[in-house]
Amino acid sequence: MNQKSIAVIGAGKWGQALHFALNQRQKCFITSRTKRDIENFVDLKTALDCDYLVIAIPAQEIRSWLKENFVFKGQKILVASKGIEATTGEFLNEIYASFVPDENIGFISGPSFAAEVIKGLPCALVINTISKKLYVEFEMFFPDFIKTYYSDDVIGAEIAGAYKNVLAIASGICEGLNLGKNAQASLIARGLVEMQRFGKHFGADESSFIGLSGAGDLFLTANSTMSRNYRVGLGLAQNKKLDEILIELGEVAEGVKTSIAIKDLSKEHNIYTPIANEVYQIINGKNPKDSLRDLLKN
Ligand SMILES: NC(=O)C1=CN([C@@H]2O[C@H](COP(=O)(O)OP(=O)(O)OC[C@H]3O[C@@H](n4cnc5c(N)ncnc54)[C@H](O)[C@@H]3O)[C@@H](O)[C@H]2O)C=CC1
Ligand SMILES: O=C(CO)COP(=O)(O)O
Repeated sequence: MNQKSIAVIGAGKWGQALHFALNQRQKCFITSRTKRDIENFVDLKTALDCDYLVIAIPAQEIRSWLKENFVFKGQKILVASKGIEATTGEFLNEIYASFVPDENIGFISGPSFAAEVIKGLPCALVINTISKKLYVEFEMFFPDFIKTYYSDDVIGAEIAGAYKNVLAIASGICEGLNLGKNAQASLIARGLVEMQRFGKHFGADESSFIGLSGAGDLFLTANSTMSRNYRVGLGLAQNKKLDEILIELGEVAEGVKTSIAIKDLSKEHNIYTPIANEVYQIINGKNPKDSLRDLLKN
């Protein structure tokens, strides 16, 4: 039993599910901006004093959250967010690098709807970190119903986790337009190739894209209305306004902002990312039927 203290920061859907899981083996604290009626809820200062932190706040908020709140005191960090910063195109590990040494940080990835984790249903996840020691330390906190794997491919896991959200939007659009299962499977398969190509450009290990972090999470998210990103796609196919969709959703759909980052990065680095580019354009008003025509043509 690990006697070190651990806290989850961010009490959204994923933060609460991870807190439930990590609280099985030993006491796990949780904190958020507003006080919540959750077991072991503490204020931010108490959470930041813990030895291990699991940070589950939306990707676009991380830089400002770190600047405003974080003081490094040797804590070991597990990042649970999946996204790329839209304003800069920086990956989360690049943002965290200014605040935490690389050997103190890991990224959790893989197929994991919070709604299932919080019920204790089984799943398999990857802890991605350059430090095998850090993996072993975090692994000990996870309950029996979560199988953890080790990978040192931080950038691969990060890109896969972020990119699949954009592809889930595309898949939701496909479903919403009633294009059929053939089209959807083709889109998801080509999406997997696309995100692997993108990842390879930034030094990711190609094999990460066919494992839990890539195909695993993509197949989950791009095939289920449990995914917020998928539901954004369904709404876009019905010609709903993005603002309206996001208000109705009431939770984060990282693929929306991540599509901006991918569009900018692929342009800057000359990477072929046709599906993500069409998602970006649909979000910005292009008719999804025109996008379909352009995807089939090019
Ligand atoms: N929900 C899921 O099944 C999974 C979510 N994730 C990822 O986890 C991250 C969080 O997602 P969810 O918890 O599901 O979203 P959510 O929308 O349910 O909750 C987000 C939480 O972040 C907090 N937050 C927002 N801005 C903040 C700020 N500036 N400072 C502090 N806290 C802030 C909100 O108060 C809220 O509690 C996302 O990157 C998501 O992609 C990853 C795996 C599974
Ligand atoms: O990342 C997730 C599951 O692994 C959750 O996906 P959504 O954010 O689309 O719901």
